[in-house]
Amino acid sequence: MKEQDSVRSIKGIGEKTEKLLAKLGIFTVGDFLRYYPRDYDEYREPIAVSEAEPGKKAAVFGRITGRVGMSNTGRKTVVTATIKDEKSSLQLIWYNMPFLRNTLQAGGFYIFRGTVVKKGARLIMEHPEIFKREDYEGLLYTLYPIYTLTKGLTNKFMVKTMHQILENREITAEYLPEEYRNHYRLAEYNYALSHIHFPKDKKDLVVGRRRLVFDEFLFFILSVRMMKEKNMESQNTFSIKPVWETEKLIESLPYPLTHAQRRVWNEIETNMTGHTLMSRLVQGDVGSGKTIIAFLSMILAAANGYQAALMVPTEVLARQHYEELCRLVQQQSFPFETVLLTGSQTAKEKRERYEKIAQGKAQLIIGTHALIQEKVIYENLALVITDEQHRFGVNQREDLSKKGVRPHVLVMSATPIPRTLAIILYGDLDISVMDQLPAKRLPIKNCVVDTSYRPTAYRFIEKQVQQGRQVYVICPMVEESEGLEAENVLDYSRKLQEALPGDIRVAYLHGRMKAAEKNEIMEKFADNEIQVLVSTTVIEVGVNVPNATVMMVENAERFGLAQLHQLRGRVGRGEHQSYCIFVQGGKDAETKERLEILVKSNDGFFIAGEDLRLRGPGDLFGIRQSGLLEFRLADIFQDSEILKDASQAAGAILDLDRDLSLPQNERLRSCLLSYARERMEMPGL
Ligand SMILES: Nc1ncnc2c1ncn2[C@@H]1O[C@H](COP(=O)(O)OP(=O)(O)OP(=O)(O)O)[C@@H](O)[C@H]1O
Repeated sequence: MKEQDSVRSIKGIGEKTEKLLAKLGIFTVGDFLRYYPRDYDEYREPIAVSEAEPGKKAAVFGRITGRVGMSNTGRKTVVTATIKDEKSSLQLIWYNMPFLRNTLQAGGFYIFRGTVVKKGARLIMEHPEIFKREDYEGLLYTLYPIYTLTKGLTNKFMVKTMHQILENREITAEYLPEEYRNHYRLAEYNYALSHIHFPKDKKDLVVGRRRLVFDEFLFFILSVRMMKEKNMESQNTFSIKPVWETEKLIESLPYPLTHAQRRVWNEIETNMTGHTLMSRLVQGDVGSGKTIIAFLSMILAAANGYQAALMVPTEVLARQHYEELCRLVQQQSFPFETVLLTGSQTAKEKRERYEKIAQGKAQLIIGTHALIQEKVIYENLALVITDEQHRFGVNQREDLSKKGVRPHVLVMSATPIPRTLAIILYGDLDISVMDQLPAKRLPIKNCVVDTSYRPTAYRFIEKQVQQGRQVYVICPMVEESEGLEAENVLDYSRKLQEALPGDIRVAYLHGRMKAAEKNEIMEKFADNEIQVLVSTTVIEVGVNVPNATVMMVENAERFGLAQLHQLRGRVGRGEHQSYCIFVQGGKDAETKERLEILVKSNDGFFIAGEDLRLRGPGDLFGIRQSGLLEFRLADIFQDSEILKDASQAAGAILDLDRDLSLPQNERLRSCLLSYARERMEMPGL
C-alpha cells in the first residue's frame, strides 16, 4: 500500500465505501491519512453524580441503587438503572440491549460515560458507555478521535481503517532532513501522523500536531518563495506601457475608485511597466473592490497585445467574473475577446477555447484551475492572477514555465492577516493593502440570536423578499451526519420552503453538487429567479449578488469569526440596507460573547485579533480561525511561533538548494508537488 494508491487498495474498502469517502475528499491512502480528526473525545476524570451538568458529556461514577429494571415499550426493550449520591440521582437508559440486565449488578460500582440530559426534573443519560473502575483508569486522559462523517460512514470505521493504514509502516517515509527536525524540535513524520489520530494524551497530541502544522507552513512558504525567487531573477521581458483603455474604464465606472483602489492600481501598473517581473499580493478586506483591480490589470496586459489569465477557486466565481468582464469590455467596445475555461465544459467547448487561446484570439481568459492544464497553450501570456495563493502552487507555476512562460503574478487575498504575519507567510512577495471600503455603503446591521428567534427571522426574510431583496442562509453541513447536531443544507431548505409563502423560491447549493447544477442555481439567484439560497460556505469567497441583503448563518458557533466575517461580506455589497443574523445552536454565554464581536466591528483584522484574544493561545483544538487559507491544521494566529520557525527553515533550505534539486531534498520536492496538487483538488464543502 502506497500513499498515492486508491483507497480501494485498503482491505475492506469496496466500490460503495470508495464513493462515500470521495464525498469527504478522500481518494487515496494519503488523503485518508491526512484526514485529521475534527475533535477528540477525552476520557476525563470521573465526577460525582451531583456534579453532572445537563448538556455536557461526562464520566460519572456511582453505585447502582435499587434494581436494574427492564421493560418493553413497543418493539424496544428498555433497561434502566439509577446511580445516586447524597444530593442527586442520575437515571441510565439503554435501548435494545437486554443482556445488560444480567451484566450490570445492583449495588455494583461503575463509571458511566455519556451526555447528561435533563428531562423534567430528572437527569438522565441515554446509552452511556459502561466501565469498571480499573478499566477506566487505563483510559484516563486518552483522546479518542472524532472524524467528520458522511451518511453511511461511521466513526468506528474511520478509526479501524486509520489503524490499519498506520500499521503499514512503509507508506510514509520521512522527508525532512534530520538536522532540521532536531533544530526545530520536530517529531518524526510517522510519529506525528499516528499521534494526531491516536494521541495518548494532550501533550502527545501537541507534539504530533506541531510537526504537521510546521509542514503545512513549510510547504506553503516554499511554494510562495520558489515562485518569487524565479520572478526576482527575471527581467520584465514584456513590453508593457500605460494605456488609455484602463483610464477610460475607470472613468466609465458608476463609482469613483477609493483611494486605496487607486493606490493599489498605481502600484500594479508601475510594477507591470517596470523592469522586473511582478510577484504581488493584494490583500483587501471583503467587499473592498479587488475584482475591478484584477480586471484593470488584465486590460493593461491585453491593450499591450498580451494575454492575461484570472484563475479562481470555484466555477461559480469564474462564471460570475467572466460575465462581468464581458459586460465591461463590450460596454467600452474594446477589441478584446474574453473566454471562460472550466472543468465542467464539454470536450468540444474546451477545444474551441484552447484554440482561441493558442492562436492568441482570446486575450482575457478566466477560469478555474482548468486554465493551467496541459492542453492549454498560451500564445503570449503576460499576467496570471490567482484568487488565493494556495491554489497556485509550485506545480502550476512549473506547468507554465515548462511551456516557456513566466508571467507577472498577482495574488488576491481576502484573509485578514496582520502585515507582520503576511510578510512571513508570503515571503518577500510585494504586498499591496486595500484598507478601505467604498464610501456610501450602509453598515450592515447584525444580531446574534438563538434558535427561538427563527420564526421572527423568517417573517423578516419574507418582508425583505417582498421588497424585492434576496437572502442567503448558511448551514454548516450538506446532509445529516451521524453524531453531529448541526443544521444541514438539504433538510433546512425543505423546512424553510414550508415556512415561507409558496411564491418565494428557495433553493440549495453545496460543493458536492455537479458544477453545471451549481452554475444554474447561482445564475438563477443572480437573476432573482431564486430569492432564498440555502448554502454551505461554498459561497464564502467572492460571490457578488448586490441585491442580496440578508445573511442568516445557522450554527454560527461552528465557524471561525474570520470565516463568518467573509460570509457576512456576501451582503452589504449594494445600495440597500443589509442584515446579518447569526443563529447560535445552544445558549452558551461564551459563544455568544465571541459572536458578539461581529456585531461590534466590521473590520476583518480587528475581528481576527479579538477572536484569538478570547480563545487564548492555549486553545489549539477549537474552531479554526481562517477558513480561507485552507490549511488543514495550521492557524496563522494561533501557530504564529511555528510559522516563524517554518519560515526560517524554508529560507535555510532554499539558500542551499534554490529549486530543491539536490538528492537530499528529492522527497521534500515530491511531497511539495503532491501537496500543491492536493490543494488544487480539494472539493468544496
Ligand atoms: N470604489 C467603489 N465604490 C463603490 N462600489 C464599488 C467600488 N469598488 C467596487 N465596488 C463594488 O463593490 C462590490 C464588491 O466588490 P468586489 O466584488 O470587487 O469585492 P472584493 O474585494 O472582491 O470582495 P470579496 O473578497 O468579498 O470578494 C461590487 O459590487 C463592486 O462593483
